[in-house]
Parts: sequence; structure tokens; C-alpha cells
Amino acid sequence: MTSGGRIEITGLTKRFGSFVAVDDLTFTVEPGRITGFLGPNGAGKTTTLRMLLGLVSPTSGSATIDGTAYQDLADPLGTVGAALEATNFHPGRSGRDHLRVLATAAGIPIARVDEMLEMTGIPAFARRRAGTYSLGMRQRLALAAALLGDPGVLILDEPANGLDPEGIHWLRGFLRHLSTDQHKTILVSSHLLQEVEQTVDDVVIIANGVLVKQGAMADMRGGGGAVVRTPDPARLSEALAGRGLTATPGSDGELVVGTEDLRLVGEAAHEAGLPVWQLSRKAADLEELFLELTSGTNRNLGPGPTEGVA
Ligand SMILES: Nc1ncnc2c1ncn2[C@@H]1O[C@H](COP(=O)(O)OP(=O)(O)OP(=O)(O)O)[C@@H](O)[C@H]1O
Repeated sequence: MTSGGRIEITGLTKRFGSFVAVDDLTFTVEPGRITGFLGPNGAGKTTTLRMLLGLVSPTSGSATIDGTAYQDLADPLGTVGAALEATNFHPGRSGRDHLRVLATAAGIPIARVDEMLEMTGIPAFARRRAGTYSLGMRQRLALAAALLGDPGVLILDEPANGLDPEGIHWLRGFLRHLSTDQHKTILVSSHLLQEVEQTVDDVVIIANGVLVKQGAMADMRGGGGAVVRTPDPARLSEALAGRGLTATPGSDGELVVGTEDLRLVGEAAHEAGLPVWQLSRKAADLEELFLELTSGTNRNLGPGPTEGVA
């Protein structure tokens, strides 16, 4: 069982002619964690992953795994497993045969094939031609292929694409097991924050090839403040103001307080002699935050509606 290496992206840039697909990108991905690589369609995620895997050469900058570029790795399949597209299977070949060909070419014991099919939940389909697989099945087969060499680093491009809710639930648990129990490094791209929200520990968000945010998912969730409900919101507002806390009336008689510390709010209510009907943390609206961070940046859609010129 191989534990993961550290991915380091430094000043990574890719130009296609005059078009800058990836622009001076710098971030790191740590072992034992699941990192979501997020951005709207066309943001430059796939190009970045392709550079990391040595499939596209950077215009400048570097992408390394434990300090080594992919093309210089001594044992690439045993170090990094990748599933970039779920469609590159020979349609007439069974999933099992596909994995057997890969395993033989890489000198991996054939027994590992059935182990991986079992692990990714596709043994019953293994003897059917891959051309008949649903997108979800192809995703599982791509994952099985990526894991054949027991790599410490796993790079998955939109792995939840085509999975049904049960499949997404399964994927979430599976990736969690690989990161927590096997300490692997997992980088998962997605254009939907919601899709990976419950899966990832860290996020790297890009738009127009540029880094817009990197951090722990828990920090993204924070900042929402506290919600408190009481029979006399005006009096509680005053008590909170006395403690330097801002309180804004919400939609349904509640107050939204500018602190994450629920104790402060509870104490203010207690001092004012007010009963508290509800006191909870307000979750930040991640979808809103994501749209805000990346708004109007989907290059593939062209410019948005423009203001009329007087
Ligand atoms: N070989 C190429 N030649 C010219 N432009 C390219 C090439 N490859 C990618 N691009 C452009 O670079 C931009 C980034 O593409 P990329 O596929 O990396 O984005 P992405 O974030 O992965 O989006 P998606 O989720 O749609 O795959 C896009 O505008 C794309 O059209």
C-alpha cells in the first residue's frame, strides 16, 4: 500500500498561441487529504492536470510530485494514477481484458485486476464489452485502471460525471478510505462545487487559468455568522451591539450575528434576560461564493450580455 507524495505546482503557465489557458498557477496538494480542483468549464483544469502528467509541456513553470516531474519518475504507474477521460477504452474489449492489457504492459500481477474490479464495484460487468458500459461504469473502470499500480497519488478529472446518487455516495466513501486509511494524495477536478462539497478537505479554485482561492473546505464554510431567534430581536440587537457585535434582521424574525462564536450570543441573550429559541451557526452559501469567485469567467461561453451603449 503506497502512501502519497506532495504535488507542487509552481508558476505553471500554458499558452496556446496568444491564448493563455493556465496563467502563473501556484498551489500544493498534500498527502492524506482530498483536494478539489474547481473552476468553471474552460478554466484550465484539464490543461493543468495534463501538464502535471507530462502530457502537455508547460510554457513556463513546473509541476512536480515529491519534487520530481512526472516524466522523470522512476516508477510512474506506481507513483501516480490518473483518470482523465472515461472514454478511452477499446469498445470491443471487456473491462477485465482492458485492465489485463494495462497490467501486463506495466508488469503488474494479473491478480490485481480482479482485486481492482472488486474494489471499484464492477465485477459483474467485467466480462461485458466496455462499449456497452454506462458513463458511470466507465468512470469506475477508469478508476480501477488508475489504481492498478497502487499509486500514492491519484488524479481524477470530473470523476463524479455520469454517476448516479448512489455512485457518488460510493465514490465519496472510497476516496475517503484511500486518503484517510492509505494516506494517498487525491486531486479531484470538478466544475461544480456542490458535487465535491462533501468529499474534499481542501479546495483550489481557478478561473481564466488564474488561482482565485486555495484553502481548507472548513474555512470556506466559515464566515457565515450565527443565527439566533428570540421573542424580542430589537432588545437582543442592543445587547449584542453593547458587546461590539453587529446583528441584522433575517427573513423570519431571526437575527444574523456577525460572529461564529455562539457562546458570545448566548451570553448576551442571558444578560438581557431573553429566552433563546434557536442559536446556530449560519452556513456560508458555498454555491454563491463559488459563483462570486468565478463569475463571468466561463471563457467557452464568450462574453456575457453587455450593457446598452447610450
Ligand atoms: N490544445 C489546445 N489548443 C488551444 N486551446 C486549448 C487547447 N486545449 C485547451 N484549450 C483551451 O484552454 C482553455 C482551458 O481548457 P481546459 O480543458 O483546461 O479547461 P477545463 O477547466 O478543464 O474545462 P472543462 O471542464 O470544460 O474541461 C479552454 O478555453 C480551451 O478551449
